[in-house]
Amino acid sequence: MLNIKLQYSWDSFHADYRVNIPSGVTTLLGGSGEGKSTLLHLLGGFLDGHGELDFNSESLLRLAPYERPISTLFQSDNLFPQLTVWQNVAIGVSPSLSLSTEQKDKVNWALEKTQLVDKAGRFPQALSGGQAQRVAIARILVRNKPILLLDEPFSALDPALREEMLYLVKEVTEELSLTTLLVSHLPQEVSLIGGKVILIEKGNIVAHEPVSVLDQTPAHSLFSDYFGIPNSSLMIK
Ligand SMILES: Nc1ncnc2c1ncn2[C@@H]1O[C@H](COP(=O)(O)OP(=O)(O)OP(=O)(O)O)[C@@H](O)[C@H]1O
Repeated sequence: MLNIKLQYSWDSFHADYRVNIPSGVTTLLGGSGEGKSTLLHLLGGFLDGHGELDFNSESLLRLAPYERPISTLFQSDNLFPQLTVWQNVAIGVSPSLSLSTEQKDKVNWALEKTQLVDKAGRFPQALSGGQAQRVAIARILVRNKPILLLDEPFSALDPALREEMLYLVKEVTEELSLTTLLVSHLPQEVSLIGGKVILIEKGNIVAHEPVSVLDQTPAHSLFSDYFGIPNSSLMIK
């Protein structure tokens, strides 16, 4: 369980996030500028918040980003162009790229999981957008951290690839019992990935519900206001 009671201020933006997040996927919804990325940056330790942040009863607040049990995949994540796919994943285990046999097995396992075995020797410039994102996910898998933060990492991909990536995130979250937080804007994506959904407004968590809430009729008023689809079911069947 990830227990969050975090306050943060930035000019006129005052956030106060309070929520307990179980393992599984939780999607963060909210309009532009409402504070989704700020929450992920606070969790990752890239911004300094006040309050409490515990994961399975261990406080994370005073840990540096690299000490936290967290992997992140943000919009701007890039691969190292001078390293092969295999090396781009291996660097997640050891920055010096000197790996034990066990660590090499782990890299190979992650490449299998992300269906990149045949691309292991390629350089990033020879990959499609979807393949490059799979490399970034493989690197996250070898890091072996129990919390995964994804800030719209697939927004540049076409709908079919985005769906493929979401299935992969769902699958690895279930298999490895991760606590995954994903920022998204699309109700279809939320329903596809399942789990729970959080609505953020003005730096506050105003709703925290199972994804099925989007399918209820009449629609949940806060979510229907957010999606701009009043008095109807939010799911696109
Ligand atoms: N570098 C910055 N300096 C000052 N204020 C900032 C900065 N970055 C973000 N903010 C403010 O913090 C608030 C929350 O921003 P945040 O990026 O968390 O929103 P978001 O919900 O992720 O939005 P989006 O969906 O557009 O990415 C906004 O009011 C924004 O203007």
